[in-house]
Amino acid sequence: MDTIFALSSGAPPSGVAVIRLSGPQAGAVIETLTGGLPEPRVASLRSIRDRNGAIIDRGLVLWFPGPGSFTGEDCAEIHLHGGRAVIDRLLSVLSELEGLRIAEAGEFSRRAFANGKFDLTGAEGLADLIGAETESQRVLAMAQASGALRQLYESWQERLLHARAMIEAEIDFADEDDVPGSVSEQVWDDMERLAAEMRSHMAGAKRAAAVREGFRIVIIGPPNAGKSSLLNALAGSDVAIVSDEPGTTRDVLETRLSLSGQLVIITDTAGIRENAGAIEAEGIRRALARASEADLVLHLSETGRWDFVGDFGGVPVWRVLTKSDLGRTCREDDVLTISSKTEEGLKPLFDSLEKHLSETVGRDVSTLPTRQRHLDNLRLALRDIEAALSFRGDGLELRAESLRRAAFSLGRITGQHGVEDVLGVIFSEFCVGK
Ligand SMILES: Nc1nc2c(c(=O)[nH]1)N(C=O)[C@@H](CNc1ccc(C(=O)N[C@@H](CCC(=O)O)C(=O)O)cc1)CN2
Ligand SMILES: Nc1nc2c(ncn2[C@@H]2O[C@H](COP(=O)(O)OP(=O)(O)OP(=O)(O)O)[C@@H](O)[C@H]2O)c(=O)[nH]1
Ligand SMILES: [Mg+2]
Repeated sequence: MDTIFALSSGAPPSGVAVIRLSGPQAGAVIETLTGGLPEPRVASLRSIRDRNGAIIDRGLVLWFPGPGSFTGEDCAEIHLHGGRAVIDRLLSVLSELEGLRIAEAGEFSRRAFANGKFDLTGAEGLADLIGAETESQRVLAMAQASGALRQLYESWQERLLHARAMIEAEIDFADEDDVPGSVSEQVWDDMERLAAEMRSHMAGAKRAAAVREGFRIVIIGPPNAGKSSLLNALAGSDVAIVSDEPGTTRDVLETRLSLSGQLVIITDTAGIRENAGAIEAEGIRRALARASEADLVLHLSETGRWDFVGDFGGVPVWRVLTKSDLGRTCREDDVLTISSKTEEGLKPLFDSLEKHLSETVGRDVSTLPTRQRHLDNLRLALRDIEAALSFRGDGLELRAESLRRAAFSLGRITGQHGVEDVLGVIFSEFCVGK
């Protein structure tokens, strides 16, 4: 097994740089560079020297003997000054040592997973935590990194295992007095409940996507309605070109912002009108396509007429009357009235957006399926549970087999296909053979 090393802190220069090592040589490397091993898990100030004894830097050294380390292997860290030349010198000294090589992306975490430090969903959570840009992304990632999904899926696996144990008991030991007859009937109620829980968990995928990839708001409306002006007002900077010439915006333009800790992606689009030229028509086509993929459409109008509305496949559409400073009003009560010029109505718009976000994405974003592979396997598992439920009456072996497959699919999400000990569960629940 190679000993791997990498710069674990951010791009230099930085105040301090952390170089991390993992593998069988980690301890020997620290001895070579610093003249000995410090007390485990305690930061110690040392001179770090190259092979000729020349000091590279003075820094903090940490020694984490395996298996009680992040990767489960012997690990060490060297905290140096974060200058480019300091880091480069240490990295080149390390790469010249026997058995050492620079780590591949994610390799520390891969080794930690291989050593059972966390499951696959935990590894995904760590990746999300490092990528998190908003508070809600952090909360979701932190929960997943801490094992929220693992616990959920493992609790479902246990219920499936128990159900199978009950069924196996009925099949194998029905004639013995210790096992009540038709005990498996009790499990189908729980399997119905489990299927319902799985369906509702899977329905959270859209919320997870809104948290991880951003809640998508698309601004549409006729030319000159003030779409780009609103984008700029929401972004707080001149992202889009604004002019009194209709047809100014021809392409889609995105800006990302954080609204109550939630990533929101706002898209400005080309003004929608009939008889547009070829370039504008393509812009309009893109505008409508974006709107149909949105989580929310803001349909702007300066006249109080909202023509050209499509139904964007169930995407909610809010009507917004613009340029309120010009004096036009609208009687309809489900219309928001704004002026990007005087900023009138922008605060209520923000408030409505925040309220909508908390209602649709929600505040509790701790346990959501965050990956397509979660959904794919959940779908397979649910299909098998539904199949087991629908066999009704006959075919106990078949029904048990469907539940086994469902548990297997869940095990693929956490990355442990585990061979379950069905008999062990039976013996722990009944006194068979006593
Ligand atoms: N300097 C430094 N800071 C860091 C990390 C690191 O590796 N180095 N981390 C890196 O991600 C995070 C902390 N995560 C860590 C997770 C587990 C262990 C660890 O040694 N686990 C052992 C023992 C745990 C214990 O003592 O309770 C284990 O799991 O067996 C270390 C760091 C964030 N901050
Ligand atoms: N008085 C007033 N003028 C506004 C307001 N919002 C935008 N305008 C003006 O309306 C004109 C069109 O604004 P844009 O934001 O470029 O409109 P648009 O909908 O993006 O237009 P296209 O990109 O051409 O489709 C510009 O001259 C803006 O200055 C407003 O709230 N009040
Ligand atoms: Mg525009």
